[in-house]
Amino acid sequence: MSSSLPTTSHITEAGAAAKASVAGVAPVPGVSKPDAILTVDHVTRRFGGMTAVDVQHLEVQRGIITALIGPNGAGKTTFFNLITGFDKPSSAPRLIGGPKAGEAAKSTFNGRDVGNTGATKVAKMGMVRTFQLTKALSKLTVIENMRLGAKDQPGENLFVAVVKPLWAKREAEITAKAEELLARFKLLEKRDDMAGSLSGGQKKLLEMARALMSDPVMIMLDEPMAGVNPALTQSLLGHIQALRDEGMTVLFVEHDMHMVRHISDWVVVMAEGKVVAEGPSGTVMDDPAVIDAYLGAHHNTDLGDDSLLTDEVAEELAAEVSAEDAAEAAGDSAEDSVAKRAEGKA
Ligand SMILES: Nc1ncnc2c1ncn2[C@@H]1O[C@H](COP(=O)(O)OP(=O)(O)OP(=O)(O)O)[C@@H](O)[C@H]1O
Repeated sequence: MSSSLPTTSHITEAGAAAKASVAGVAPVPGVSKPDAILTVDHVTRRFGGMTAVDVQHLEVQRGIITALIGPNGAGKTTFFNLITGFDKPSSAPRLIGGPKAGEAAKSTFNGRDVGNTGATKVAKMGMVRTFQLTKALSKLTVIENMRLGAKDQPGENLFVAVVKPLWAKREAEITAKAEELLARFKLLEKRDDMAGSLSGGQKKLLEMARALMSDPVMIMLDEPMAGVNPALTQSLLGHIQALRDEGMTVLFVEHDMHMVRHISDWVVVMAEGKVVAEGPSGTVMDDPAVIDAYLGAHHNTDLGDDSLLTDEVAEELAAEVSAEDAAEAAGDSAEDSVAKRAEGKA
């Protein structure tokens, strides 16, 4: 996939400005940003005795593309759920028996407290996340999916809902906006198709287009590259960069390290629930501690740059491969001799 990505010489003016906005920020976990749109403090989430998330302080810079990476089980999705109001921190303030003063979870988005805010309200405040097309949504048409993403639906307001000219006008506005976005994402000709019939990449585009129906200030993408074939990769990357270039803040979780390297202005690394590193992609992804966090768990994980395969790692991998080959060959020769013996008997 790396070969299909353009070089950074295609960087836009807005892209350069985004990178410049964090150029002087030290690559230190929890570092302050010059213009944070999201600030998170003391957010922990436990499941039974296991701590899935323990983020003491994190700031997300406004108007840039930030990637949230980490090995499987690092707590990325749980953290996404916590900041978008889909889950509640174990450290949320409580009237009785809550955390000590100064240790309770606190999140601020665009200058407003969102710590105890439900998902719908968080979305209305402008922080919207994409959702995978569930079975139910797959059975709706593309345009129906888009309409679901709109805020201020006619039915939400009793007065508008019962006065036909008002809801009819609102419905027409929603449809017009949906069609405009579908055209932008090259999905207009799929308008009346079942969402489930789209290709993997088109589904990702639809998820993104649907999230834009509510005019977000910040968009959170959950694995935008998962299941996308190379033909649509470039288009998806272009759309994500365009959102940033229009002034939106983008935060995304992704396992595809080539994409992370290529598109991110800033990278945050989680491991075992904590933020263990953050900084510009080049700096962070070449950091031995980050490589360890991945390679410790998955020796075949590619951080998007083959040069990261140091001699030591390469030797270790080669040793593993030759041990596997030897075991396989031993198995083969055992099978061969069984077969030969069987043949001999026959
Ligand atoms: N509802 C739950 N109940 C119990 N444990 C959970 C629950 N949700 C997540 N976990 C656990 O919390 C830890 C963090 O999971 P999470 O899905 O947030 O990690 P992740 O970094 O998103 O992983 P992946 O990259 O594989 O999606 C894992 O050990 C997971 O098993």
